Amino acid sequence: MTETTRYSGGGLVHIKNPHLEAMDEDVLYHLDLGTKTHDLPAMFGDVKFVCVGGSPNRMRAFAQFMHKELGLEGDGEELADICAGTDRYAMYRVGPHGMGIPSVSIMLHELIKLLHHAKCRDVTIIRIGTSGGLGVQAGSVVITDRAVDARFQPRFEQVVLGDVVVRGTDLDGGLVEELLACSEAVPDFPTLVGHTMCTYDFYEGQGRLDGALCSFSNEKKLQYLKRAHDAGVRNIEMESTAFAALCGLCGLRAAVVCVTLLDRLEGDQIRASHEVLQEYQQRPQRLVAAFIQRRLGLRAAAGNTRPSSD
Ligand SMILES: O=P(O)(O)O[C@H]1O[C@H](CO)[C@@H](O)[C@H]1O
Ligand SMILES: O=c1cc[nH]c(=O)[nH]1
Repeated sequence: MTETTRYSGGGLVHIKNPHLEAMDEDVLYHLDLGTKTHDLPAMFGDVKFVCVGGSPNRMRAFAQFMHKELGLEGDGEELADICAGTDRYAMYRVGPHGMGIPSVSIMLHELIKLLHHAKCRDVTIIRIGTSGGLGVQAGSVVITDRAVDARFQPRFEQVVLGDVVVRGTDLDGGLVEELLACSEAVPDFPTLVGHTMCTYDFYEGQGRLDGALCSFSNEKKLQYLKRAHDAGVRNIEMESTAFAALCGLCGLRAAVVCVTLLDRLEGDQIRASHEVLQEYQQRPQRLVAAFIQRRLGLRAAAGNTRPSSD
């Protein structure tokens, strides 16, 4: 049976683990935070938006960009890493999640418990990342309407106690529409809605011919990518199914917004210059900044500025 998304009453984060209640302390090991050592409601109780992405530098740049876009005091240079006691993740009220499902999954377990312990309500969580495009111009931003696995199914499979547990990967449809509406505020790049394929690997798992191992021909690769495109896939990355499943089951409204670094129907290697890639990486950040500003009533439909590069 597939477990699917359920938004809980009162907008609270919904923890589905009966063992947690019996624990007198919860140590969020990878975040270097805990319920006895930190006053989590005081530190995080007012959080409404959580943005996560792959690299610490990119997320620090995004935190500084948001600081400016929200008109907060100071220049944002002094923003401290809340998780400075560990080098696994970093957090500036936005944070990196590393690469791939195992990394994002560990981070989300602890982040979701953190939001629960902090008694946060009505939280929206957005993954802002990079991806390989499928039949779309490089630099396009894809808002995911459905996260699918490498067989194009909207499911996240995990082996739990030796059995395969299947979880649904529904994302919030209203959030997709809201984000798309915000794309008018950042008109200098294409933004589209499509399915996102999540794989366990960057190379063979995404049909690349340029890994250390390759077990298929160019023809087979293109047949697979074309089948994915026919199934509605417009980009490929490595976290979205786990992200959608965990957030959805815990009652968080979640979205995935990724820029495409290349068109995989045209090649495997990412050859754009450092400057071009830096600018591409800022595109999802600019769209999400426009969304948060609009949600907070800080902007109508005007364009925003650019985050500094990482
Ligand atoms: O740019 P980020 O968010 O890291 O996401 C993408 O980039 C990494 C691969 O280069 C994978 O984590 C993939 O999902
Ligand atoms: O092709 C790509 C580019 C970025 N991230 C991915 O997972 N795949």
